[in-house]
Amino acid sequence: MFENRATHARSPAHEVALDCLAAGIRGADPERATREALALTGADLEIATGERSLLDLSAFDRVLVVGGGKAAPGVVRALEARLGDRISDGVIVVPADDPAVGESIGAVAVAAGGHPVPTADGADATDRLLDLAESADESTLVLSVVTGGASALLASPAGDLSVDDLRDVTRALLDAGADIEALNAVRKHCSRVKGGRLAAAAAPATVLTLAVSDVAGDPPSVIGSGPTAPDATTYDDALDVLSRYAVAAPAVREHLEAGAAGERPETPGPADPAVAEVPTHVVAGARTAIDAAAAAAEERGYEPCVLSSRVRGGARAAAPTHVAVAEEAAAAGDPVDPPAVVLSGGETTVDVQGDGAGGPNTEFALAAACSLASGVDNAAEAVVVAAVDTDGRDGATDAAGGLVDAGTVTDRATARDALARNDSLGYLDDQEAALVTGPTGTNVNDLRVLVVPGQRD
Ligand SMILES: Nc1ncnc2c1ncn2[C@@H]1O[C@H](COP(=O)(O)OP(=O)(O)OP(=O)(O)O)[C@@H](O)[C@H]1O
Ligand SMILES: O=C(O)[C@H](O)CO
Repeated sequence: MFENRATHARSPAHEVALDCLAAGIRGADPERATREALALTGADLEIATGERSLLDLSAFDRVLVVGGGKAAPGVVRALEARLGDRISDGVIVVPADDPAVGESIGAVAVAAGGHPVPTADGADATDRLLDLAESADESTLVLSVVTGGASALLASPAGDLSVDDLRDVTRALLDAGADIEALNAVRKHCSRVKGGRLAAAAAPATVLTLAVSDVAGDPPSVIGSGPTAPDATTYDDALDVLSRYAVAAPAVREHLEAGAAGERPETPGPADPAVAEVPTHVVAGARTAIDAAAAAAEERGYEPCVLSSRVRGGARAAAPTHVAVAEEAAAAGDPVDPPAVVLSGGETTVDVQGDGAGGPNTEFALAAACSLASGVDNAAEAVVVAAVDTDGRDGATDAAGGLVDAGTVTDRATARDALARNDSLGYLDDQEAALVTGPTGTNVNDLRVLVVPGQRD
C-alpha cells in the first residue's frame, strides 16, 4: 500500500507499524463497509449500523442518490451492487483526481469538485445535485451519501456569496487551525446545501443518509457539514468563529451579519420535520480503522491498546503525550505490556505560521520524532511511531504521513526549525521518513500507531 518513501533501515517494529496502518485503511474501505451494512430481501432494504432502518422500496416511484466526499464512490458502488436498476438517477461530487470522475456508477453521475477548497466546477455539479433533490416528491426515496471532504466538494454559495468567497474563508480558517466544528459552522451558514438544506430541498421525499465519518465522535451535523442533519449552530455562532480565528472575510461576514439580523433563514434545526426525521447511518469511521489496525497488531503477537478515536487539538502538542504513553508501556508495562501497539484516531489541526510543506500527520510524526530523540531515559529507544491521514493526503500534500523512530531526528535544531516553518514533510522527506499511499478511496481521518517492541524485537 505504501510507496516507498520511508526507506530508512527497518526493524520488525517498522513493518508492524506499516501493516497496522494498511489494515486500518483497508478496514475502513467504504464499499465493503456499506455492503456489510445493507441487506435487500425482496423489496425490503435493511440498513443496520447499530441503528436499523427498514424501507419498502416498492413504496417509491424513484430512488435518487445524491452526495459527495472522498469516500462517496465506494459507498455508491455498494449501493449499485445491492440496488442496481432500482436507482433511477443521481449525482455525487468527488475530488477531481478520483479515477471515477466523468463516469457513472450505474445511474449515478460522478462529477468533479474542489478540495480542500471549493471550485466553480464543484459549484456547477452541486447545482445539478440540488436540482435533482428539488425534483423529489413524496414518492421519491433520496439516498444521501455524505463522506469526509463533502463540505468543500459540495460548494453552493448562498445569497450573494461567490465560490471565491467560500474558498478564501475556508483557506483562512484551515490555516488558522480551526477545528472542524468551527469551520463547518461557518460553511453551513454560507451554503444552499449544507446544515440540513439538502434534506429541506428534497422535502417531502423520504431521505436516508449513509455516511463515512472523518469527524471525531461521528456527529451527523458536522460530517460534510451535515447536508441532511439538523443544525444546532446559528449565524451568531458562525460570526463568533470568524472573530475567534481573527479571519476578516468581509463578504462572508456581511452575509452572516444579515443572517444574524434575521434577513436570511436559519439552517433547519432539530425542530424542523424535513431534517429531524432523517436517519443517518455511519457505515465507517475512525473506530472502524482503529479496530482493523488493532486486529492486525494482535495477529502479529502485539497487544493492542486503543487510546482514543477522538484525539483533537494541536498536532504538535499531541505528539509528546503519545510518546510518553509508549515510553510508559516500554518502561513499566502500563497501560499495556509490550510487545504492544498503541493506537489513536481523530483529527488534529495545525495553526500554520510558516510556508513549508506538511499536514497534521507529518507534523505529528516529526514532533513525535523530536520527543523520541530527547526521551528522559532510553525507554523509547525501540519505539516506532507512524501517523497518516487515511485519505492518503495529509493537509494539502501528496504524502499521507510519516514513519519515525528515535533515530529520525539526527539534528534537533534543524528539526525544530522545520517545525517552526511548518515544513515537517520537507524534513521527513530528507530523512526518507514520509509515507505515500496516493488516494485511498476512504476518509476516516487520522490513524496513529505506536509500536512498543518486546525483548525479541
Ligand atoms: N505546511 C503545513 N504543515 C502542517 N499542517 C498544515 C500545513 N498546511 C496546512 N496544514 C493543515 O492541514 C489541515 C487540513 O488538512 P487535513 O488533511 O487535515 O484536512 P482536509 O483533508 O483538508 O480535510 P477533510 O478531508 O477532512 O475535508 C489544517 O489543519 C491545516 O492547518
Ligand atoms: O467535509 C468535511 O466537512 C470534513 O471532511 C468533515 O467531514
